[in-house]
Amino acid sequence: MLLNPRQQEAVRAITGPVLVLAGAGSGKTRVITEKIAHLITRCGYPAKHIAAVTFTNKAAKEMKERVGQTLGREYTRGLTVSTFHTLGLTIIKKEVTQLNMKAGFSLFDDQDSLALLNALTEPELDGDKELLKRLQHKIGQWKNAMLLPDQALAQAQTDDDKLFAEFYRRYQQNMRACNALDFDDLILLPTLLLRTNEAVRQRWQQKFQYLLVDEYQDTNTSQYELVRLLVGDQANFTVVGDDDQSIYSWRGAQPQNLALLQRDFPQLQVIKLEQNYRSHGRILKAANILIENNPHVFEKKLFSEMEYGVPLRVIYGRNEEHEAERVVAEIVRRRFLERTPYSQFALLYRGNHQARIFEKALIANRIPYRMTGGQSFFARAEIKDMMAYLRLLVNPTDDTAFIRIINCPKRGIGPNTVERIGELAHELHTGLLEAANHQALKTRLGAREFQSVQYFCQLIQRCARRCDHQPEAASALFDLLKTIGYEEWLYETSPSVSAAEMRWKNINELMRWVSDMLKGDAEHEPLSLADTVAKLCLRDMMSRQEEAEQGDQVQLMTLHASKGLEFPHVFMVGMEEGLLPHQSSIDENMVEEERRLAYVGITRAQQSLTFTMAKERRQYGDTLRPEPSRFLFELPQDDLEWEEQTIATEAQQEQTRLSGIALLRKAMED
Ligand SMILES: Nc1ncnc2c1ncn2[C@@H]1O[C@H](COP(=O)(O)OP(=O)(O)OP(=O)(O)O)[C@@H](O)[C@H]1O
Ligand SMILES: [Mg+2]
Repeated sequence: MLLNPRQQEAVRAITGPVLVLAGAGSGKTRVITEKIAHLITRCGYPAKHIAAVTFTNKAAKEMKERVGQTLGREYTRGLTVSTFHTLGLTIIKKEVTQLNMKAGFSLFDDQDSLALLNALTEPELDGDKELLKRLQHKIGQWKNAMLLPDQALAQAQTDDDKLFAEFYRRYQQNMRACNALDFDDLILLPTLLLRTNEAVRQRWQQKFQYLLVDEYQDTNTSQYELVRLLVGDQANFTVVGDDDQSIYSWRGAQPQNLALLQRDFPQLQVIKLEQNYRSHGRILKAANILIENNPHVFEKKLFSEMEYGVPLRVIYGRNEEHEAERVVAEIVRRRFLERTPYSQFALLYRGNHQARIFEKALIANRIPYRMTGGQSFFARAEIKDMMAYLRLLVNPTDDTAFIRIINCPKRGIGPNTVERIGELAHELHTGLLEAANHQALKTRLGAREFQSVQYFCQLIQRCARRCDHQPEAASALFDLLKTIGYEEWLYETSPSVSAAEMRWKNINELMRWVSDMLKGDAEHEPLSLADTVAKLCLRDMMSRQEEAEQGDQVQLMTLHASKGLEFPHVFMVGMEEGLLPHQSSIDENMVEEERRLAYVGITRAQQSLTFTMAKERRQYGDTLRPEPSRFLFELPQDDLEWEEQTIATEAQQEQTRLSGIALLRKAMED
């Protein structure tokens, strides 16, 4: 595959800042991978001085593989291809002392930080979930905008804002005390450090002499700042993006960052790509016409030399179950009549909660599928338990982890005991584990409780000591698992034997990862337990989306997660007012972002695109009769085939119901 002249121009522009601004499927990501290869082979950049930043772990992995295939692995050794957050973590780990942190810090996920906020806002918020979520979101916004608690307080207008800023201050203080970081800290901390510390800044500018960023439209203020600080005055970097695909403003992404670039780097070279290599003509046309309904800062054109293709379709189900059945029936039909592999189909939806019903229909028909996102491995209770043990082992001040496992498996330590420990910790200004281990506790607890607590502390300390000695770490962990009787406990507390087996299998999978990372292999250095845990926590936060091998499986994911990917056949399901656009966006007048989301979905499709909806949908016990999404009416109607909504068609639909399809499949298989 040859690059077109514009793409070549973008690849060859290696001095100064370059922005590639272009619509979906125009080969922006392609430019990034080709450019990395070009920098290494033609321009003499050692791979270790190049960093490429992408949006998901999956994209990072694919990018590294692609470059590796083009050049051979020996050339890409040391190349940094990662997400913004992983890059942040890398910097933090190297600069722990500069940041006044202790090694072995914990990474808090959303649940951990919510639990901490809950504790810190008693009695004011009184455990109000809604308010706590709002507070958490607000703190995230402040961090993404690089505002520290004092600045947040200074800017606060209303009393509510002031109260939230005060909670933010308490939260940061406590995170510090626990030696813990949250997701947003992974960007905020390195950015602040680079900004204030010249030596550190120079070190990292020296390390990353060329920087590339994919999906640039979704960077927020602190990420942009990180880019600016890393590239320095040399400003040798390439960013690629599409303002029409900006779908993360709720996380502080600023499409204006595209315009800011021009202001901050007057010498910026802007290259536009206009040929789409992904989608059939009709799909591209539909996408272009839809997005014209949004205001535009940048003019972009896109053409395709691919065939015009089949019309886009809109199909209905009587209700949500029927919608799912129809989608599955369609997939089975095409699998067996046209021999289309399952892996060529993708089901895209607005929210993860929509997936369950499709999963059910797929399982009922024994169709293999793969879900990206959704309930992640790391969200499972047993994995959270085990991770809490690991976290406490490497970071004795991780109080959230302590609280999770002090009585798990049950060892007769109740909330009262924990409260006593908490009081002592408060008096002594220590973490909970240290307080639990303090002799002063003896007079405050009953003899039995005191003994249980002592036993727990000794268990953790003994294991932590053994883990310090690298070669012994893995077996120390296995011993710990045995001593606490976790497996037996799973069998006692799970609703069924098969559930317990499943949970125990998950624990074993986690333990296998841990011991593999501790050991290292030909490509990866052995890691310390602290580094292993940090890595796992980060993977946790980014969700374990992408680990398993790709098989012949139908792909299920949210529209957000589909960014950057492409599939021959796409179903956009739940195309209804209230779902897409989402009700909250309709209420808040944020429909433009939803339209961009629809644009992202449509432009994933290469050959066929089907929209589906339910005529009736149950929601919180009510039955709704949703309207078709407004976006369907904005598409070019000549290219859209609406299924007739007559009784006769419903009868026809019945014929293609799954029973018939199952017979058909059987006939084909025989
Ligand atoms: N010059 C080219 N010739 C042929 N195919 C190309 C060319 N450039 C890119 N492609 C192919 O077009 C498809 C889209 O490319 P790519 O994913 O890089 O687009 P993109 O602009 O990053 O899209 P998105 O905005 O959705 O992230 C890929 O299958 C890619 O291999
Ligand atoms: Mg891309």
